[in-house]
Amino acid sequence: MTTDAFLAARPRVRPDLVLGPSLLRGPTRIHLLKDPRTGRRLEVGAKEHFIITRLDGTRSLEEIGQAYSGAFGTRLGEAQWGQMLRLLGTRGLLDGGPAPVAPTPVPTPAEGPSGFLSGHTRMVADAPALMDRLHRLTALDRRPALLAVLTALAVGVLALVAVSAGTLWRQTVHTAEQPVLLFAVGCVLWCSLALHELAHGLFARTWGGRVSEIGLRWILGATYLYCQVDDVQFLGSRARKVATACAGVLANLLFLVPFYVIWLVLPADAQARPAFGALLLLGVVTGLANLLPLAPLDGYRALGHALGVSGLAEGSRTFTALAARALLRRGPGLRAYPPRLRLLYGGFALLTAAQTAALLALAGLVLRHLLPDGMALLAWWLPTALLAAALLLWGLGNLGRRLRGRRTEESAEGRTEGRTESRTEHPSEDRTPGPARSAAPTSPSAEPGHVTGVRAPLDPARKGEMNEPHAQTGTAPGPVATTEPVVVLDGVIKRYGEVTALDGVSLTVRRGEFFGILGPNGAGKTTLVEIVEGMREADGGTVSLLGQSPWPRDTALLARIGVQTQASAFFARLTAGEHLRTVAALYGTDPDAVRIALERVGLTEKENARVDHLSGGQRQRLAIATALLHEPELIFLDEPTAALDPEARRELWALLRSLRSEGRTIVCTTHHLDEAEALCDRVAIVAGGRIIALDTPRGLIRALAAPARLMLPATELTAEAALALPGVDRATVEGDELVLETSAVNHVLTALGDLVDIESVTVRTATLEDAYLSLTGHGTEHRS
Ligand SMILES: Nc1ncnc2c1ncn2[C@@H]1O[C@H](COP(=O)(O)OP(=O)(O)OP(=O)(O)O)[C@@H](O)[C@H]1O
Repeated sequence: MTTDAFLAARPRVRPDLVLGPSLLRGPTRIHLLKDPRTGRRLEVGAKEHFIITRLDGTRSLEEIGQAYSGAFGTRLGEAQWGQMLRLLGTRGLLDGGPAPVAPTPVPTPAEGPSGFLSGHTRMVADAPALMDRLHRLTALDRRPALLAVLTALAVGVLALVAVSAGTLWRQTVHTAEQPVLLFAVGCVLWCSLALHELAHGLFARTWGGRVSEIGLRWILGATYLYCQVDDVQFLGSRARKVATACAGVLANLLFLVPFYVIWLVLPADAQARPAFGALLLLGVVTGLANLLPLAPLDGYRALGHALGVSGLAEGSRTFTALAARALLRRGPGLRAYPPRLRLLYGGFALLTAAQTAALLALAGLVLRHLLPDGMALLAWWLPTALLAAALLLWGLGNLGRRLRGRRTEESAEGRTEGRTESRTEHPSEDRTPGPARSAAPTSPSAEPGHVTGVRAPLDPARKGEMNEPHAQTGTAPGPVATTEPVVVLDGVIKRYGEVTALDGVSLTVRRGEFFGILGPNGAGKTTLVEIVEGMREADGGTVSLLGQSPWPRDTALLARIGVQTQASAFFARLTAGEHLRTVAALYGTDPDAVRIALERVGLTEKENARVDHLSGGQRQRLAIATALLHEPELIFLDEPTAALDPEARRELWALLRSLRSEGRTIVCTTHHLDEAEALCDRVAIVAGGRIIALDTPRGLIRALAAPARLMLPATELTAEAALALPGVDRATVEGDELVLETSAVNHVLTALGDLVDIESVTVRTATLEDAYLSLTGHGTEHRS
């Protein structure tokens, strides 16, 4: 197809795709998208959103491209269009394309395995059906009057309780002196939690949301019911989302209505009256407390929906940490945050601090009234001490994770040594049994086979919220305009004692890119990649991997990346199929993934061959199949063609190109410059811990501005005669060859055609290797 015909095409995305709202996450704006056929939810950046919303079958690619360049100042070339359409096509999002494949069902996201201390259990076999029935019964969307009456009743209870607050407080104090009675009140209030959760689900269902699970959670002896709602962000207006977040409190207040009536009709001296009074006061207080804008309460969710922000608390934490580092003159500062966002995230941090202080003071006040006078000091300090203990536990938990991470780092160092050896020996020694770096542990929140159209999938998380990864840092324009940043490094520093391995490295890798990292031995490539993979902690700067910080290690994040290492990580005495099935079991991946991975790398016939009987090229393919098993969004390749013969290298290149054309993002370190030139969209050249050049291979070669070299037998022409030709800059005799240097190859070739046998002329233009050698100072001249 010609370029004109291609650009005249008018493809369209499937009309049934549901476009969700645009949300702020950290300093970045994201757009949500849902595929109703698979239930997959996607997250796209502003540029993808711009294109997807215009791919409606009425506009040509040319027209959309023009609008795009007007909006973003970047032209979309045929290659970028091809990539974008392939991405959409392979995810089944284009109209008339192949049917989308539903993701492999995975366990409830964001839930760890259940144990004695913490866990969860499903309590309703078919939660969506139950919610459908409730929805039909209540039909809140068709009965606004019913909603108004319920709201009025709830407000009425609130007002009446406020009016009788003094009496209710005295009755609560009286009840608190009788632990059994207080426990009974607590039990009744606990039951109202079920209504609270069902109300969230019912409101969401009313506006098209889906309740996927109803169950019971427990943590350290405390139990509570939950109702997991998916798709809250797709409920339409912000008002609906806010109403869904507040519905639980509405149910809490309505639950109190009959108890208020009983309390009202009971004689003043009835023995049970104080207990009902306590129930009313505590019910209202706990209900209203839930509306505080403090994570993870309902009020916090409502505020996030009202402001159109995803992960407000997380964004605020990141912002505060960045601000603190900026004060110490460390880190990238707050460049990415315009004043409005500084106000938002800074304001929320202050609000959280103020609320925490106020709640501590209030708790102290209440305890002061409840405890005897001799315990006044304890009353004031107990809440603060409890909070400090909770924070300490949290901190210790984090420390534990860090220490575990460090242990992983140490074992990574061990593997690094093994890897260095395997570069010089044979890359397939069975040194370490186990999948090592390429085997991220199974995570229930991982979504194997759930690679999204253009960006990470969203995990339906607790209580109807979607996964809210950390904020991403800014985007820089690159050659692949249709992609979003998946790896962002900003001023990353890493020292090993006196050695500064990375000295302020900043770069961005975008989705769908084949990104090469080149550099001489000891340049810092391995350190750089391991920091991005979350195997090492940077000493300075920020790192974002798929929108999140890779350190401390996060198993859910690990499941989204694939790492191909040198082949030292194989179960060598197993067959290729057994090895892959073992790794697939570790990931919790569908066993079918093994067949697919073998097919993809062309090793189907070697499924039953022992790993240690495979050739070098086959083992490299197996390493790639291992990295692909769980359908990662981002693949790290470490010298994928090391120690392969030229034919095996070319075969592997074809495989890598096919991975690239599937829209996968690939980060590849290599010492083979021809490989980088043939495969990479962009390459970063690292030397002395710094990025000394970052561009497309062509761009680097162009920047070198090296002349082309034409070589012909010296017997054909003299150097003087050659120099007289138009366009020849230099002519030298090297051995039995005459070498001409020129920037006008075609002119010189035409002129030469009249003088010599043109078949005897060899042309050599500059290569990436020339640019590399020139940049790294290992060669200042254009070599032949
Ligand atoms: N664990 C470590 N302890 C001390 N120094 C280290 C460690 N790992 C790397 N270094 C040093 O940091 C620098 C960068 O090393 P790194 O392995 O990242 O470079 P590289 O570009 O990957 O090298 P190669 O191409 O040889 O693998 C080197 O000077 C190296 O000696």
